[in-house]
Amino acid sequence: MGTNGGFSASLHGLTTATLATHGAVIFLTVILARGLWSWYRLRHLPGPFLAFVSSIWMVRKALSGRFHEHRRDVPREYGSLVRIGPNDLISTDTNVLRMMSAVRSPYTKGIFYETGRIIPEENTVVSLRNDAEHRALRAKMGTANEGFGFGAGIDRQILEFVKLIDDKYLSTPTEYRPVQFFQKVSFFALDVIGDISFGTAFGYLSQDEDLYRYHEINDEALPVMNIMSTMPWLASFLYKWPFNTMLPKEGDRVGFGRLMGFAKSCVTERLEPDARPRKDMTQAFINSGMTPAELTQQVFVQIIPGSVTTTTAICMTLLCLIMSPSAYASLRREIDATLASGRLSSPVTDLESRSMPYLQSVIREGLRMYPPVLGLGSKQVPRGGDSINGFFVPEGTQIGMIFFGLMRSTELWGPDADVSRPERWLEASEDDLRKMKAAVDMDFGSGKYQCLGKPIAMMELNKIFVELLRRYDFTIVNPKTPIKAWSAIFWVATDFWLRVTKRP
Ligand code: HEM
Repeated sequence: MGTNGGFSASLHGLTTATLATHGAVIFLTVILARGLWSWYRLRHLPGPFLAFVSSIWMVRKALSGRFHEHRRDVPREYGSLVRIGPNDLISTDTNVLRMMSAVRSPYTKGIFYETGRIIPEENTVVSLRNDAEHRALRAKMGTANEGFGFGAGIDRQILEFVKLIDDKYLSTPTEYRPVQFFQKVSFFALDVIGDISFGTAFGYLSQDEDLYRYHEINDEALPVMNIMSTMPWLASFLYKWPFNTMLPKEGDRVGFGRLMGFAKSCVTERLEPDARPRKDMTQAFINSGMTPAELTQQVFVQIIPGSVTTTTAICMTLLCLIMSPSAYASLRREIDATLASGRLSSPVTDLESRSMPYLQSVIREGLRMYPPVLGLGSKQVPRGGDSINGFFVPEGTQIGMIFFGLMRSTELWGPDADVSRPERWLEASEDDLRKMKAAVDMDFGSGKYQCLGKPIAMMELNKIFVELLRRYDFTIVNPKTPIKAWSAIFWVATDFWLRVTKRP
């Protein structure tokens, strides 16, 4: 018995070992075959060697927090269409980027967009890759976003924002009250989204704290999403067990899930039969015929892209201004002159801002220097493949964008592309200005995928700098490192410390 038991145990051991060896060989063969196949499919395209057989090149660069700079640099070395992964290219050619997103283009959103679902069962306008369904949903949202008059909500939150600075963060010769401006601007941007979506701000500005640890959790989640974007096939696992247990849920006490709970209760209240119609985005979505499920998801999905982007645009533009005393002085002069001529309301109207040429140049230059979206936003090559810049690109290939590379292209902007200089917009010929405006507009995407919140974002930008510069002076606290910022689809930033004083 003992001998037999030992024999069967060793036979069992042998079988297990053999199976493990066979398993490992099969696994390695599959990996090798996949590597060879992916190398072969796109072998004719230029790019860094590692990118030809694995995602390692992209993962390493994404982990560095400077993925945007690496993607800016590779086209300088390899040309405007570069291979950066086994099935991934990037393009810095504006014609190609526009062509992929054009209204009638057969290209669709790439695989990574699938992670734009908030709950596994329900698609959002971000996650929908089926173009017909995307178009139908977008039509409801687009009409709603334009029609409900969000200016009042932005004005309310601007007043809350300056009240917070006045109450808590004004320095004087005897009192030093530095403020981490990125955080406060983010509070402002979130409360704007809350206000214009539900008629009620989330309360970040009034409570002046990271309610529900939203920012802390978001800053941890974005780098993970960034890594996922380098291996888009991971998206198909995100909504399956055990990964789905980590997704935010309405019942959560902290993070995005907590804001979802807030949004859900506002939406539910508004769908009650006796609910009083209001003048906000939720109402506009209801009026445009959205189903209750669509309604909740589309309101949720705007919270992150609608706040993190405008926060970056405001802070980075302000940083560029403070670092360039002549630009700062020119903008202040323009604001003061408009005020003196009696053409400046309080808060400034969108129309008044648009008639201030230096302000418009500052806003454009800020969007150029630091595009708020740094993700790949890859689109998928349609059936039959396509011919791009003289290369055949097979169907299913993912082609990403790099707005940062586009906005820092010396070909497009000249040798001082890396310098913030609002004057370039005033000096340009009419023809060049048209091209420059079209290029910076790419920050919002284009065509059938263009940002639905662009009018809201532009109105925030049109108002905020006037309201800040008419009231305050700003000094950088740490001139050597004025801000700590790294890229993870969007910018993640901390330590933008400013000393704010009241203007005489
Ligand atoms: C400066 C601020 C902003 C910038 C630079 C920006 C940029 C972008 C970009 C690049 C896209 C993706 C385009 C693509 O997939 O090709 C996008 C999509 C989107 N954005 Fe924005 N965005 C900003 C502000 C906002 C705001 C304030 C909201 C909402 C209140 C918003 C809502 C959306 C939505 C819903 C989409 C998805 C559109 C679709 O897939 O059809 N964004 N945005």
